[in-house]
Amino acid sequence: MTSLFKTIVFNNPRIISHVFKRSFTVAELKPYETLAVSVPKPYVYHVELNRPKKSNAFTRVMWQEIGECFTALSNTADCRVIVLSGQGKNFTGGIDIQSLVQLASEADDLPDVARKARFHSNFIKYAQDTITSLEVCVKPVLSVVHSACVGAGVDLITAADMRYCTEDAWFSVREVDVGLAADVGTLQRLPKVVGNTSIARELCFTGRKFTAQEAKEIGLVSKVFPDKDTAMNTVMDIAVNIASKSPIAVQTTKINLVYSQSRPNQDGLEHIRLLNAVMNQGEDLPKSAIAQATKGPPPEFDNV
Ligand SMILES: CC/C=C\C=C\CC(=O)SCCNC(=O)CCNC(=O)[C@H](O)C(C)(C)COP(=O)(O)OP(=O)(O)OC[C@H]1O[C@@H](n2cnc3c(N)ncnc32)[C@H](O)[C@@H]1OP(=O)(O)O
Repeated sequence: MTSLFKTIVFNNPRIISHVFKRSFTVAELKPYETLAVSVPKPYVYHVELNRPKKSNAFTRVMWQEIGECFTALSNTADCRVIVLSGQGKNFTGGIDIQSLVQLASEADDLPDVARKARFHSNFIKYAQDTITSLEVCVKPVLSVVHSACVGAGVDLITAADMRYCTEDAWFSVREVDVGLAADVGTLQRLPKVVGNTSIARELCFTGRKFTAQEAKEIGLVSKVFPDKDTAMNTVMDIAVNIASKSPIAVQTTKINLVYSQSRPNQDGLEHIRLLNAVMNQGEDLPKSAIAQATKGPPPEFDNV
């Protein structure tokens, strides 16, 4: 700690408490240009991709806003679950082609290959962090896909905790068809999500369109619904159910699932042992256990 920081903190304990307990309310979330955020049920936030006239294609602003939104919601105490969907005809058409062309031309204006490479690297990292913000967000993210889910859309949903879709949904790891190796998460997450590297590689090498039914068969989505209204209603019910549980238990579960997904079991076990050595001392465990044992009403939990 620098001496100035020490002086401020020790003389103003409220400042440190403000810094570390920082949380947002819905009113504090900034209005987004490319997202619509609402709270349809207590503790359940709904984030909608909101460029319906352009099939929710990802512009630079959208990359920025998705990252900001999920980071803010991770720290919004009354947000316990997030439902992600898209407005308009399609879930998303992937990266905005015009913005891709614009990026390429900005890189071309740079004087040499090293600077062009740094420019590309910075943007890829930025986009990767945007997608990863869903995984880093400690609140479960339930995604609902309808109609087209292309390119960056697959990156996005594979970073979500759960995936559902409508019968008319279709998917494509389209990157190869636009001359790219997918670079913001699909290659890392899709094989783990579907647990079958052969089918994951086929989808990534061919870019072929696959249906809702195939997505269900390979385990990309949990359930296929006849239409968007039915999908949204059912997924909202699942979200409300999750939101009724101890937020400490749910969020610690997500943190440990994410930590464990690419590590040996022993590391994941060690991680949850250390986490629960602390978390089990909280009030949620006795509250939940007593309610279960006495068949009492579901307990109310403090936000976190
Ligand atoms: C660092 C890099 C990070 C990430 C990289 C990700 C790579 C990718 O995402 S690769 C995938 C790129 N996307 C595509 O190739 C999809 C192109 N679009 C389509 O195939 C279709 O538009 C569709 C998404 C299947 C939707 O078809 P349809 O339902 O028939 O609607 P349209 O009339 O075609 O579209 C409506 C409207 O949206 C515009 N649009 C759709 N997708 C994009 C897009 N990706 N970029 C820009 N604009 C898009 C489309 O042009 C229409 O606009 P109009 O103004 O009405 O013409």
